[in-house]
Amino acid sequence: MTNAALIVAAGRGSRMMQMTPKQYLLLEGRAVLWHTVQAFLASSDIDHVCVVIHENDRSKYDAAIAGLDDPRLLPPVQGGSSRAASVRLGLEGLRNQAPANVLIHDAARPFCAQELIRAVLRPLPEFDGAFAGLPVVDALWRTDGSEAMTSVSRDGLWRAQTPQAFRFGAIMAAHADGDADAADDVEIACKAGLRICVVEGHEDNFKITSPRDFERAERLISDWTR
Ligand SMILES: Nc1ccn([C@@H]2O[C@H](COP(=O)(O)OP(=O)(O)OP(=O)(O)O)[C@@H](O)[C@H]2O)c(=O)n1
Ligand SMILES: C[C@](O)(CO)[C@H](O)COP(=O)(O)O
Repeated sequence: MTNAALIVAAGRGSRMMQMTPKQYLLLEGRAVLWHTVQAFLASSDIDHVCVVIHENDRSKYDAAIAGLDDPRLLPPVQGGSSRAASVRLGLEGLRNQAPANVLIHDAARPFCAQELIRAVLRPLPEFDGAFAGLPVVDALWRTDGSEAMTSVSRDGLWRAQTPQAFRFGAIMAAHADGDADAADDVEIACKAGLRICVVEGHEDNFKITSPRDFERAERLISDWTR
């Protein structure tokens, strides 16, 4: 049974407010994307790694992955205008490999541990998919932006992370009819009627979204061991 990792890296990182998309910013001298790809290549559970990139980023990609000479790293695939479109194009790019399972992961989450890769694969094939998440522990409030309106129950609420692992054929079929604005692949899978399991993620596996997240990544990288 083969497992592929699909790393989506075609976003523009507008909330980072930098000229260079965040996945190509450097952490300890290597691109964020290098660290993310390396996390999956370091896993003996992963047979193929495919990165989805923006059409303007080929030279940035080539520079970013320099040194990752591993036959499991496939040529990059060009992404689309939404995350869901990029995932769909990436899945099509993996069709020739016909993996049993695919782990879809954000390039902007460079701190993905080996144990988390194993953990999202474990519930398959009993489930159609499994994703990393963290239970909400804070009180939740709906506000109008400045003033508290109503409290919201946190019972059963989880914050979704990636990786999100699926049986390849099932997520391909779900994406064919999927919503281009879906927040993540679990949303697309659940709308298609797939059964998806949540497994405990990790606070270190945060998504670099804002400049403050990048500062956090700069602090974490020196301690990070895979
Ligand atoms: N059209 C898109 C949009 C996003 N992504 C990827 O999806 C992941 C999660 O998206 P997000 O953090 O929202 O990234 P950006 O879209 O780059 O950021 P922003 O929304 O701030 O522009 C990132 O690794 C990003 O590169 C992608 O491959 N294709
Ligand atoms: C897929 C995701 O990382 C799950 O948390 C997230 O939804 C994608 O990022 P965005 O900030 O919602 O675009």
